Amino acid sequence: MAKPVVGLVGWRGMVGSVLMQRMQEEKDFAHIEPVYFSTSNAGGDAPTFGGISSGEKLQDASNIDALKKMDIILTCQGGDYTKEVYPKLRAAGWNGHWIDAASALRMADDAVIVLDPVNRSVIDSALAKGGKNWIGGNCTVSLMLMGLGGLFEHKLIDWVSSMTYQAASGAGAQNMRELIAQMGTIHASVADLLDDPKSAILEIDRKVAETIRSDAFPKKNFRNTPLAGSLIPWIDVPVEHGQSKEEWKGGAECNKILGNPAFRSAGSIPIDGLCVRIGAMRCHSQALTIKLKKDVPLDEVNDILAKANDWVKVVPNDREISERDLTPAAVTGTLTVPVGRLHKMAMGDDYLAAFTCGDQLLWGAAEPLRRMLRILVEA
Ligand SMILES: NC(=O)C1=CN([C@@H]2O[C@H](COP(=O)(O)OP(=O)(O)OC[C@H]3O[C@@H](n4cnc5c(N)ncnc54)[C@H](OP(=O)(O)O)[C@@H]3O)[C@@H](O)[C@H]2O)C=CC1
Ligand SMILES: N[C@@H](CC(=O)OP(=O)(O)O)C(=O)O
Repeated sequence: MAKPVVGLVGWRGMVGSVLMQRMQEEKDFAHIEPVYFSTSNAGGDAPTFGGISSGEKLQDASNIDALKKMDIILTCQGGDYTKEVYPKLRAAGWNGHWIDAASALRMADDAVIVLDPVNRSVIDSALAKGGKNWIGGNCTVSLMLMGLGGLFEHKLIDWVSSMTYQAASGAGAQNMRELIAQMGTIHASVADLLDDPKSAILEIDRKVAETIRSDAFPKKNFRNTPLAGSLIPWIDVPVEHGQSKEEWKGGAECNKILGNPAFRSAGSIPIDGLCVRIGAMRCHSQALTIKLKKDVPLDEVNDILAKANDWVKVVPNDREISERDLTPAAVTGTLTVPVGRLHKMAMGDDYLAAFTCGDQLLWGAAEPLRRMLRILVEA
């Protein structure tokens, strides 16, 4: 059988680069004929990933005739690209599969938000009905579902409140760079005092605060708000009900992924909380309050969580193990999604506390897309 021709758009961006890395690791290129597109360098040399050269120059990512030749298009180029190109492509009669990292099409009726370890049945049912649009979920949402998947699968959750600690990478590559620049600027402002063990800590603190608040502090990518040595209690634009859009996605996307009725309608699961940017590089963490439908014993909770997929790892509620395994520093660059701090809360035995952490460029972005491509290739 001929290999499907797969148009890759956005392959050199941050999400795209992680995707290419994972596709090489999993030998996905052996199953496809890749064609590389560019919005900025059509005619330039195409890359060689997985030892496989497309033998062609980079194609123009806005050329509908070139895109129409693809069986599958996988894009990590961003929402503006999707909004510009996708409607024209469908209007031109293209009937291929569209796999997308951007949020633009997520809530469309004919799109599935893909996270196959959690919603393979939703994907299979859409495939059987001729579905063609497969969109990666919001990173925070996908990571929460990878961690808590078992409890959702067993229909044990009444509602969830998620308080997030989101990494700089979620805001983009420039923001990661700016976070490091901020850290360096802070250090430089007190380096001489730090070198002197007798210097006064309150003097160091005063200088750090002055540096963070100064106009010269590098913060333009974070809307002029310092992140290092601080945090930002707002992610994305305001929407209704006092929520930010990132917070709204928690409820709206989770319910859609699970195949539930729409968020805030009867039969959906209320999921809400506050989304906060912190100075981690690429791991999003979440502190969760989970209202269970009944008092499920903790050992049963652990068992259900651990069995849900191959990547979740239940971390015992122990100080040393949590400090070692349940942090962005431990998880970054890996597909493991630890979930820990599990204990019943003072509010009652049907209230469960949990903390989870995951790499927002892997399960939060690239991995569900890579796996969807593989599902299509193997269908
Ligand atoms: N960042 C994140 O955490 C997540 C992002 N997403 C979605 O993925 C999409 C892409 O995000 P992201 O990967 O962060 O975007 P990037 O800005 O890293 O890359 C997007 C595109 O920018 C162009 N580009 C311009 N300059 C450069 C450069 N110096 N290095 C690399 N690429 C460059 C490339 O297009 P070209 O080669 O055509 O010039 C590239 O494909 C967005 O829709 C986002 O919503 C989804 C989940 C998480
Ligand atoms: N908004 C997320 C990153 C992201 O790209 O989300 P989405 O794929 O829903 O646009 C964050 O800031 O951490």
